[in-house]
Amino acid sequence: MSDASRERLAAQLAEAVAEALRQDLATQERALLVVSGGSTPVPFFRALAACELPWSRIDVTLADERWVPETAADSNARLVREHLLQGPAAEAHFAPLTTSAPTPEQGEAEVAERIERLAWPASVVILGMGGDGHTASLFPDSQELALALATDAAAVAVRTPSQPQPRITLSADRLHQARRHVLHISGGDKRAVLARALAGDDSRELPIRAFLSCPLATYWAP
Ligand SMILES: O=C(O)[C@H](O)[C@@H](O)[C@H](O)[C@H](O)COP(=O)(O)O
Repeated sequence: MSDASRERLAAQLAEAVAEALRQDLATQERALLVVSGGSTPVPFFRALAACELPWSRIDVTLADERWVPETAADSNARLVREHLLQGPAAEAHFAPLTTSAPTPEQGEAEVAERIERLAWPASVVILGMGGDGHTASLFPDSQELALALATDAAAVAVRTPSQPQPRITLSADRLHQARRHVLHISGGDKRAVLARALAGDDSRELPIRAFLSCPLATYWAP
C-alpha cells in the first residue's frame, strides 16, 4: 500500500474529471458528476474540491447509497458533503439518494423523481469496486441484481444478504448512459478481481463486468 501513489492517482483523476466537466460546460448550461462512496474516493474528493470549476453549474449525485441517515458514519452523502462539497465546491447542487422514508422501497420513487431533474446524461460516472466484484450497489448476492442490470428505471432499492443495510443504487442502464466511465481502485487484491472480470463472462458473478465495455478508464494505484 502506498499513500503517496494513491494521492498522486487521486490528483490525476481529479484533473481529468475537472477537464471533462469544463469540456461539457463549454456547450451546455449544467453538467452532472456521479461519484461513489467507500474509502477510495476521499483523496479524490479533496483534490477535485480544490480544482477551479464553475461549481454552481455542476450537479453531483451518488452511484449508490446505504439507506441510513446522513449522520451515519457510513453515509455516502455525509462523505461527499465532508470531503467534496467544501470551499467553492459547496456551490455545486448535490442530490442525495435517501429520503425520510423508512425503507428504500418506499423512498425509491421520490429519489427517482429527484435525480431525474439532474443534467443527464452524466459527464462522468466514477465507480468503485469491492473484492467480490460489486460496483455501485450491484452485489453478486443482491436479490435485485438481475433487475438492476436490466431495468430502465433510474434507481433500484436493493437487499443484499452480505450487507448490513438495505441500499439504493442507480441502475446499470442509468450508469451506462454517462459520457465517460472511470473505475477508481487501489491495491493488488482489486487488480486481481479486475483481471478475473476481464477474463470472465457473467455479470451476475462479478457485476463490474457490466461496465467493462463502456469503455471504462481504470485508475489504479498499489
Ligand atoms: O458506497 C460504497 O461502498 C460503494 O457503493 C461501493 O461500490 C464502493 O465503491 C466499493 O465497495 C469500494 O469501496 P472502497 O473504496 O471502500 O474499497
